Amino acid sequence: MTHLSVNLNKIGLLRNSRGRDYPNMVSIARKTLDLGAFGITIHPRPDQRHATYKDAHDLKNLLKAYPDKELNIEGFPDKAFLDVVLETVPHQCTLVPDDPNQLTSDHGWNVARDQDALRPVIGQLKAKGIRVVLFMDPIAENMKLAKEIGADRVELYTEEYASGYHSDAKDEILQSYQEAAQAALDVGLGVNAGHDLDLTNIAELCDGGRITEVSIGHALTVESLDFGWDNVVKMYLEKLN
Ligand SMILES: CC(=O)[C@@H](O)[C@H](O)COP(=O)(O)O
Ligand SMILES: NCC(=O)COP(=O)(O)O
Repeated sequence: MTHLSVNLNKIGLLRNSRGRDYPNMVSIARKTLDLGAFGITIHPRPDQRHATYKDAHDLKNLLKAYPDKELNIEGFPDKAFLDVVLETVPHQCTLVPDDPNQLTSDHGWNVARDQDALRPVIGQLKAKGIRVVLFMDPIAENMKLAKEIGADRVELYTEEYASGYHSDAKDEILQSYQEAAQAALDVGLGVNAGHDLDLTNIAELCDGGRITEVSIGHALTVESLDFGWDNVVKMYLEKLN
């Protein structure tokens, strides 16, 4: 079984578009957890275009009522981000190598180049009892160093999988993810996955039991326009259990 963590970035985007607290992030998160989702993910970016640092505090407070569920905060480890993570102490923090002005996340860490910067950050987070995840491209050779610099898990960046899902290269791409996941497991890392996953492509990626958690937001929100939020969350849970 693979855990579902629902990313609420797009709820934040909708809310912020009118400058009012509607939709309310905590209400959607509560409903999502009550539907059976394992966790909630947000990715507060420096411009707070969608998820905000306040959301992190509000969601941490909500999760206190759900001892078996988790909050995952994703983002680039600049000072503001680290301050909010160290203040809120989520169950999991996924470090993502995004520039402030990126439209969305589009690459994983270059751990060989970035290891000196990452080591102390990882140490700070783990000292607070936070599980640390590195957002990584599906490159098997990089997993050993990710473990050596202190990561607990990697999150495989799945855009290439999603964009190639209907192509002739699908099977080859899927195999590269399976190999990267196995390489991570072989060195003692847990494996998460995320980005552009949807109801169509999720099952094959998670087949085989290597992936502990997926975080899904954009497609889930769009699919909800057709099927309704409650139904879509249940549909993901059925595919993942
Ligand atoms: C790290 C990742 O791939 C996504 O979780 C990311 O949070 C998407 O960010 P946007 O919702 O800003 O596109
Ligand atoms: N880490 C992936 C995530 O949280 C959501 O990505 P997406 O489903 O919005 O592409």
